[in-house]
Amino acid sequence: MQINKQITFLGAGSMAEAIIGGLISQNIVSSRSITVANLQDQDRLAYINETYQVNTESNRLEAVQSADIIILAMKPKNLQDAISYIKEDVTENQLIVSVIAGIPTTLIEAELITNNPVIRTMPNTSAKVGESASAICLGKFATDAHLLTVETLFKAIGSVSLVEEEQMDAVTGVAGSGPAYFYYMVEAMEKAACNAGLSKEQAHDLVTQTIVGVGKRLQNTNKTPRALYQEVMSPGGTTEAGIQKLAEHHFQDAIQDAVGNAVNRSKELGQVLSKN
Ligand SMILES: NC(=O)C1=CN([C@@H]2O[C@H](COP(=O)(O)OP(=O)(O)OC[C@H]3O[C@@H](n4cnc5c(N)ncnc54)[C@H](O)[C@@H]3O)[C@@H](O)[C@H]2O)C=CC1
Ligand SMILES: O=C(O)[C@@H]1CCC=N1
Repeated sequence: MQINKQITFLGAGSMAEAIIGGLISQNIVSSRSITVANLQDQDRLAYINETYQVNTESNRLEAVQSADIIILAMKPKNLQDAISYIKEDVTENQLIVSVIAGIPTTLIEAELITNNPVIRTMPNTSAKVGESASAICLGKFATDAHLLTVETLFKAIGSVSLVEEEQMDAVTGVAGSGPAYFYYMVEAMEKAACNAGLSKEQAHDLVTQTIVGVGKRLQNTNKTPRALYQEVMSPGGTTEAGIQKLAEHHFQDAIQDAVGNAVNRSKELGQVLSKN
């Protein structure tokens, strides 16, 4: 299903690019219906225009006026300036979609002059290959029709879970930041593979296919993660030797701490801006 709406991205960074890449490759919107504006980096806009054939606009007000849907894709610290610059030109029928970590819908609603429908989302950069694990929640003026539109857009770039707004910080720490934890681990696996005698290319191919296989297996079984790693482990074998080291380094505690810290940071981001 194609979405026949004009979509403006305010912000042309990694997340905007990942979503644009996903939407275009899945053919859910035509490149002509997407406009991208940022704060000042013209080279970045030129790159986005060349790579995805979408419209780019150096005038943020023009970009906003032509939009049915405005996607806020700047950093949390830039949100208030971004809205204050455009708010006189925003009309009540425009749907505001935020991908910004930590920022509650109430804060966005309060910054606007009009009672716009606001939908808060948390995608991740796997959007670029249609595999984001996204979550969405609704602001107080958003209707089921708005939900349907945003669900359709985000389903084109992966899975979509509808969550309560109170759960968004947890989603952010787990799934928004999540790809980085896995990339971090892949980096370590590749280093270890090279140290053990494989070439960089061999290491990359083997580790990548291993993580793809793990993802697919998790999607296709009811077994718990524990049952799955026990399946790999023979008594006295290589996996047991490896897992023993992970346990010695408190690997699971480290992961739980990492996610907890990210969740707390998401909460803080919202609180800092709410106090301004
Ligand atoms: N990178 C990621 O993996 C994810 C990021 N997010 C959220 O997406 C948002 C953007 O993150 P990134 O793309 O990583 O950041 P980025 O730094 O790569 O891009 C930010 C963009 O916002 C633009 N910008 C700044 N102020 C602006 C303004 N007033 N008006 C219009 N554009 C403005 C900048 O010019 C830049 O193009 C953040 O709020 C982040 O929390 C959400 C999920 C995942
Ligand atoms: O690091 C960040 O703040 C953003 C939000 C989720 C992923 N990246």
